[in-house]
Amino acid sequence: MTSLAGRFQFLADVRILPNAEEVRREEPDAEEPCDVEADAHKSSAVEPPRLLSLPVVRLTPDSSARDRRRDRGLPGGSEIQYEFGRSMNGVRSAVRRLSTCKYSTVLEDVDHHLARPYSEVPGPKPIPILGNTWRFFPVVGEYKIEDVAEISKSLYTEYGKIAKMSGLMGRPDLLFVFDADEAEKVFRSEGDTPYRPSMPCIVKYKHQIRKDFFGELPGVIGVHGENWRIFRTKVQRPALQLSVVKKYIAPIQEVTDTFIQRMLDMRNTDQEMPADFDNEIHKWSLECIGRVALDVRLGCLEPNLPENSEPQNIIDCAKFALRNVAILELKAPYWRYFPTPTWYKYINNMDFFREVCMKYINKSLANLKTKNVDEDDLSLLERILVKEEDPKIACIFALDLILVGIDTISMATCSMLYQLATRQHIQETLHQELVRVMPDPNAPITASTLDQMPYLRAFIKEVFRLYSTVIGNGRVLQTDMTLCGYRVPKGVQLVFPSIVTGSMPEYVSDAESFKPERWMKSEKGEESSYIHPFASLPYGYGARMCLGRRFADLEMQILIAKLIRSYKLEYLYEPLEYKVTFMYAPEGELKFKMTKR
Ligand code: HEM
Repeated sequence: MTSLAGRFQFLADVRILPNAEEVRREEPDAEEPCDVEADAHKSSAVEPPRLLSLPVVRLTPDSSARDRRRDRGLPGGSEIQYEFGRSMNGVRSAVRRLSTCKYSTVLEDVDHHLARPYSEVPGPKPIPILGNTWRFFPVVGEYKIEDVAEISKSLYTEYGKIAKMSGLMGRPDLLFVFDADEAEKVFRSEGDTPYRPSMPCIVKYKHQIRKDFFGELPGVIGVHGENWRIFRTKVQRPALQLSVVKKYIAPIQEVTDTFIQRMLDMRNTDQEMPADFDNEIHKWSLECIGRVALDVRLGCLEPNLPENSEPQNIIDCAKFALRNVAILELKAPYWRYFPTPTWYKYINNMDFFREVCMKYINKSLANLKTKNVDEDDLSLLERILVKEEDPKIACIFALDLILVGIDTISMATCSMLYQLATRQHIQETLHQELVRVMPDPNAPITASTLDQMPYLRAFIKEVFRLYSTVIGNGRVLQTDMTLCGYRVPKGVQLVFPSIVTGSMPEYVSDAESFKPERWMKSEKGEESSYIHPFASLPYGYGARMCLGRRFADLEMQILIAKLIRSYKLEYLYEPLEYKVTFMYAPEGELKFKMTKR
């Protein structure tokens, strides 16, 4: 759910840069203050090498640190000098032996001095005036928006683990980093207010066009710094609390039962779904998000909706957003300089969603006044309304959930169903698990039933690994950093394309194979294969991680479990290609054949 920016060695041994926990594990005296390190950090102790001319690092403990280390029988009490020419490993182990704290900071410092300048990062060359934006122009441009996933793959093939796309009209450089270790380094070192460069049109809508409504706390999407942190703190707990999420098992199931009945009704004589079945999945996800964010059934799954009815308008607006936000975000952003028809339509759309949210939030507020408030019984929305004086907080939050919680989940679901329909043996294994856990297909799903479906959870993770719905994540660097051997200045937009790293053999064993089992522990409790924890991050990482992830998993699990328990899904046409229409999903007619088991 991010924009392109929000989605893309010279040191062959970057892997050995450990995080603070690892260092603490290795160094028994890690808690002790360490003068050596403090000193080393000053330029006198770690002499920043003048590149090429003096490739040497000298680490000199001061006398008191040396005495303390000697008293404790630790090595490293004397000066050590390493030549960079020999190996970075040597430098690292020197630092490790001498210092006991902020070890990674010292290394970062050493790496930084050694690193090459940012200007030397490889990447496609910008042309005058149009920069690299022309590459996205129809006809002449070599890249199409739908091909963003392919672009990131080809950047990796052509330039290696780091590639710079500079000269993009109206936006800063994008720095693609295809290195899970470097992703780990960035994510683990981001502070309390990570900056995800997302959705410039939402930013403009919230911060300029409707600033009077959004004010100082405009939500989490397109918001950064303290204002983001304050807002997130207000909503994070209920949104991620398991006990709250579990309350939605029954309501999501009710929506899903209606949807499956609708699927049965729309089958043609060959028992196939209509060509625009993805639109139907979209309606299911709208109905789910209405239940989660606004406590209502929006009515999007009703057959034969009249033109101009509220649910039909909601469906149309969501469809517009799906088709056009990518164009506004990724193509040359003319709308930033003069309003275009698409931009006007976008504003109207957002205003409409805002009104819908406010309408249902006022209803919920009125209901609450007539209710005895027992916190345990409250919904997500009610919890926020009870806690916050200003109902606008609940409205803005609901709007954020709607903005990012429709396309993500519906495109992910299209992808999941397509993978099931085209991998019959996987579907069969899943079916067996479902029969075991749900002997009566009509019995309601509970939290305990879901807990007993490890293969289903693993299947979802495996689809995300190989066909990452959000093709990557992004961060704006908030301090200078060395990445893949280059000095990257703060302010650069980093892109971590998990669509590429998720299938790199150095991060995932047997990377090309589709194997849900890799996510499951064997009977002996062992992991069945290696996967770098930062290679595939479908919901992002850290303080800014997806706020709807528990709901997203719940919705997909319930739909897949209900469907595959009772029906067989097939896809009997030529394979579909995956494309980016903002999200990464199979493009084409999802005419699944659905037969009773
Ligand atoms: C399969 C579906 C989904 C995927 C793959 C997905 C993925 C993501 C990713 C990658 C991020 C960025 C995280 C980061 O910066 O580290 C994100 C953020 C977010 N997601 Fe999701 N998401 C999904 C569904 C949902 C749903 C259903 C909702 C709402 C109910 C939702 C609400 C949010 C919100 C509010 C944020 C912004 C968090 C912040 O910036 O503080 N997502 N999501």
